[in-house]
Amino acid sequence: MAAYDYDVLYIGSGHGTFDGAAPLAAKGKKVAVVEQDLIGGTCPNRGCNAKIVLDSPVALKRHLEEVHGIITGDVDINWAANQEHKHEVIAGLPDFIQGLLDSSNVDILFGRGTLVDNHTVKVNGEEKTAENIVISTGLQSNRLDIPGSDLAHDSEEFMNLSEMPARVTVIGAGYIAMEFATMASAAGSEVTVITHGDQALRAYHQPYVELVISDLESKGVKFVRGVEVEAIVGGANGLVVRGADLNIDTDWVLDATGRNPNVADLGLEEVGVKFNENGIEVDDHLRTSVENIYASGDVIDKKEPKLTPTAIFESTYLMHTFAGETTDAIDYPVIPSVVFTSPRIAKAGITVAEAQANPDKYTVVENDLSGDWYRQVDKETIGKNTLIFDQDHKLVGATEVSNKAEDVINALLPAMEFKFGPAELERMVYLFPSIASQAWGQL
Ligand SMILES: Cc1cc2nc3c(=O)[nH]c(=O)nc-3n(C[C@H](O)[C@H](O)[C@H](O)COP(=O)(O)OP(=O)(O)OC[C@H]3O[C@@H](n4cnc5c(N)ncnc54)[C@H](O)[C@@H]3O)c2cc1C
Ligand SMILES: NC(=O)c1ccc[n+]([C@@H]2O[C@H](COP(=O)([O-])OP(=O)(O)OC[C@H]3O[C@@H](n4cnc5c(N)ncnc54)[C@H](O)[C@@H]3O)[C@@H](O)[C@H]2O)c1
Repeated sequence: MAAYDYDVLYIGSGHGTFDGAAPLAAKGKKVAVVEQDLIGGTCPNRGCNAKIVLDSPVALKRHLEEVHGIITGDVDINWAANQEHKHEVIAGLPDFIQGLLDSSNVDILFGRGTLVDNHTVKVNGEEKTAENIVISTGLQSNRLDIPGSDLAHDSEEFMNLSEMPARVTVIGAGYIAMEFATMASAAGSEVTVITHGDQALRAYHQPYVELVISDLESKGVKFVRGVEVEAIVGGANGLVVRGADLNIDTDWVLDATGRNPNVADLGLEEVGVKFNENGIEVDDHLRTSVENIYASGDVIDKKEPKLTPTAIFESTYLMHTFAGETTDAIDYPVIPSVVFTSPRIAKAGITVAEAQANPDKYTVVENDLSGDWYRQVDKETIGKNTLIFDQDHKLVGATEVSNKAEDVINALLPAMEFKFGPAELERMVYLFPSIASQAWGQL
């Protein structure tokens, strides 16, 4: 049998890698991680963690506005201080994650990794061999192919702004567009969101999305729908975003038109790993088209949402595979998702659209939460949820729009994943008063 430098070598050090790589090495496997940038990848450094720190005063500002009168005085966000706070919170994360990998004896190879063959990766001109290779290279921001696209910025640049520009124009209507429009508006910017389709956040329950849009509009955010942006040009007074019948004067443009898989210049074509515009093609064991090469995390072409919890689940699954603990296909659990707008929209399981299309299989229960005493404690102004039950009255889906939507959906996950019936529901005792207790009481 050939002797390799490593049992497993990962390209990329994000959640698609490190949640599995560290325990795998701790089980005695020889593991290496190749990283060309910050350890930990997008989520800690340029995604979830960075974003949620910046969002914290935004959510608090909403809360204070809702209890205005009980709490008196004006509230403003000092963006420069918020930025500094974000830096303090996340700056240590790469070292922390590197510490986890080091303490499990994972070798970290800094540099760009490229495939040479199905057992070899080149890093800094040096070839390293491994029995198995995992490609976990994530996504990068899309750039519109229009004149002046270099005048636009991406989410990472937004999250490094030391001052919030007076006028921000956002192109797109997905997660990043809606979350960052919310932050910019709360921080005092005049915000315009341009969507090329009619709908924002297509995967979410549209009545709830419209509630969030109306709320943003009531705060002065302008939504321009169904327009293709054709150019960004420098004007006498900042920038101008142009489209058919569209001329928007602005100071700063966020291109939030999606993120594309990092598949270029990796040696995929040369080695024969199949991929398409959505990412690397894998089978139900996360194996690529080439033996001994696997893929994990956002870079995979998959129907599951490209989120941190999905990447963690995949890297953990691969850890069990490489440790010889399973030969089973990957069996994804219910994967929740949330948009951190203000209020949030969260969901898990069967969608409302799917349930409404199959009335023989599902019962849809809509709840207006404005009557819930616990929501009135914080004087929440927007609160609705929809619960979906199967024919045995077991919870199979839920979505909520409210300030606490992520906590409600998290609280309901065990009922969905483990298909709890009345006996199990009765055994679940939650602290009272709490949002989990209120959510569970609806079942
Ligand atoms: C602005 C933003 C906000 C987000 N917010 C959330 C959120 O709130 N909740 C949530 O669940 N998800 C969120 N996400 C998504 C989340 O960040 C990703 O799902 C997660 O980071 C995927 O992990 P990954 O390991 O697959 O990829 P990544 O974390 O992107 O890691 C890939 C790594 O590979 C490295 N790499 C690439 N090519 C090479 C190469 N050839 N050689 C060496 N290294 C290479 C990169 O430098 C990078 O470090 C957000 C994303 C963004 C952009
Ligand atoms: N809360 C979270 O979990 C969270 C937050 C931010 C990002 N993310 C992840 O980051 C990734 C990227 O998010 P995103 O918001 O960039 O992508 P997205 O796919 O959610 O949204 C892209 C948006 O751009 C629009 N668009 C595409 N082409 C366009 C064009 N030519 N002109 C105008 N609009 C166009 C689409 O209609 C869509 O509204 C996703 O994988 C997402 O899961 C997650």
